[in-house]
Amino acid sequence: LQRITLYYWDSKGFRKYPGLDAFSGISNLSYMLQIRQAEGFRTRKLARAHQNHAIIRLGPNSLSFRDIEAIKDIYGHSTPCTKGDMYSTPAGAHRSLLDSVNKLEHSQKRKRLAAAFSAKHLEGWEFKVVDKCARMIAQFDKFASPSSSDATSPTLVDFRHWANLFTVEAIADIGLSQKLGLLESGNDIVEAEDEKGNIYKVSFVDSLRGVGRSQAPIVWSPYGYHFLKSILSLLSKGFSRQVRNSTAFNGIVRRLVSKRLDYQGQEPLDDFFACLAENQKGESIPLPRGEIEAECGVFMNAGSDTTAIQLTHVIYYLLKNPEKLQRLREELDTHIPSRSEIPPYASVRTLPYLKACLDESLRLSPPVSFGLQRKTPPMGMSINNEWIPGNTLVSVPAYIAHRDESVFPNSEIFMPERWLNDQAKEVQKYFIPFSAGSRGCIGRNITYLEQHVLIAALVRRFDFSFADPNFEMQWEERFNLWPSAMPVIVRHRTA
Ligand code: HEM
Repeated sequence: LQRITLYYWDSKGFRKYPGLDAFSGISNLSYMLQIRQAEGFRTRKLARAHQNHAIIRLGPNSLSFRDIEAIKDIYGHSTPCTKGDMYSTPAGAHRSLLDSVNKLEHSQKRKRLAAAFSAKHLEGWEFKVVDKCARMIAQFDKFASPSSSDATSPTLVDFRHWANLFTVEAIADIGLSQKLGLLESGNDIVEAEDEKGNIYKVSFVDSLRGVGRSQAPIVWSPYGYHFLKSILSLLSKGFSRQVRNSTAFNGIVRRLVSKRLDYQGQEPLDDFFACLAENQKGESIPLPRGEIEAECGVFMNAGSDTTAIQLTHVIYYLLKNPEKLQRLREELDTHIPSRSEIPPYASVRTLPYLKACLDESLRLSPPVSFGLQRKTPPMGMSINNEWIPGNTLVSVPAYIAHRDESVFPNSEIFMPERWLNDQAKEVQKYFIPFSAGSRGCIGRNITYLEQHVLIAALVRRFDFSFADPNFEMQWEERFNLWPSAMPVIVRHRTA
């Protein structure tokens, strides 16, 4: 009754905005339930609703914006907005770079970590990425052998699975100098450690997905979050399994940090962990163990899942568009002398069509598609010429911004060429797969390194085809947009 009264009281004047559904103005619950009602892809449903309305009410205090001019106001470098409640609600006692909401705390963390993500480190870490490419290619060579690929029942390779193994291995090495052996074993079983120091084994991907599956449905209710988590764990076996998986993810990170702290080798290790523990003068930075685990947790999560999604999408869109694949091959054949080579990053980072294919895939299916929540300052602010009162949750989903026909014509079509024309520079400010401003992705140099080198090496060497010629991607959206498994047949290129 109180909520209905507040709805009609309408102190912020939000009743004029249409809701995503009939109950959006009354309760956050209705947006939470959309996760079931929107065929697993809530932002796609929101995109349909935005076709007729520029601003949509997601909850009593939450607005989604369609117009791309709102990006600068909400996410730009000089925005007065802070991150919204969905970041602080599930966070533990120690904040990571990603979930720190306080601007001062964030800028101090970001300054400290910026060195780790600098170009200097990137060059030093390239060999770690090349090593993972070589090991993945060695496995794909086996799948492509005549006995595996030309038989009447060829070996089916789930590309998404291998993309996950690749990025987890790469980030564990870049982050904590750990070799997990996943690309050799072909599975994602890793060690985890509980709070008492007991070691057990779990699936990395299931654990990571447990974080998204247990948090994303309920995080929109800042006050009810912990209550809902407890009650759903009691009522739903599926939900309580996801909570256990998410606990296992913390266990994986704890184990990786323990092993890294135990390292007694002669050589100092060059990884993200070392940058976290020492400043540029080599003096050690005393951080609480909880904070180290929080930072490494984000690194292992944001640093692996998003890139695996993107690698899968790139191969998907290339296979769906054979003429684009052909054009990419021609570029790669000209610049990479041998099919067996893993190209140095310096030789592929400037290839325009390769970069255009990567960016076009990020545009069409951004791995983080939903509207990243920001909160307006207490005194309110103007967003795209609309006055929005203080402490309102606001967002522009990348999935929707990237479908703005005025800057991305024929937006549903995979068209890498759009990134090669004269307007490409101008539309960059509306291209937000990594978000924008001071809270934008700090790992974009690392992911572009991985994407360029792996996609160039794979496309140069192999022929992929869908196991089912009519294959269509399905998605499950939580925080990230997870593609379905993608079974392919791998052959060595003959042409
Ligand atoms: C295709 C790959 C990637 C995509 C699409 C992506 C996307 C994003 C987005 C949209 C954000 C903003 C999140 C928010 O505001 O809630 C973000 C932040 C972040 N990303 Fe990435 N990311 C990618 C790869 C990586 C990698 C490889 C790393 C680490 C190695 C990484 C580490 C981070 C961190 C630490 C933040 C928080 C930055 C801050 O708040 O200052 N990301 N990323």
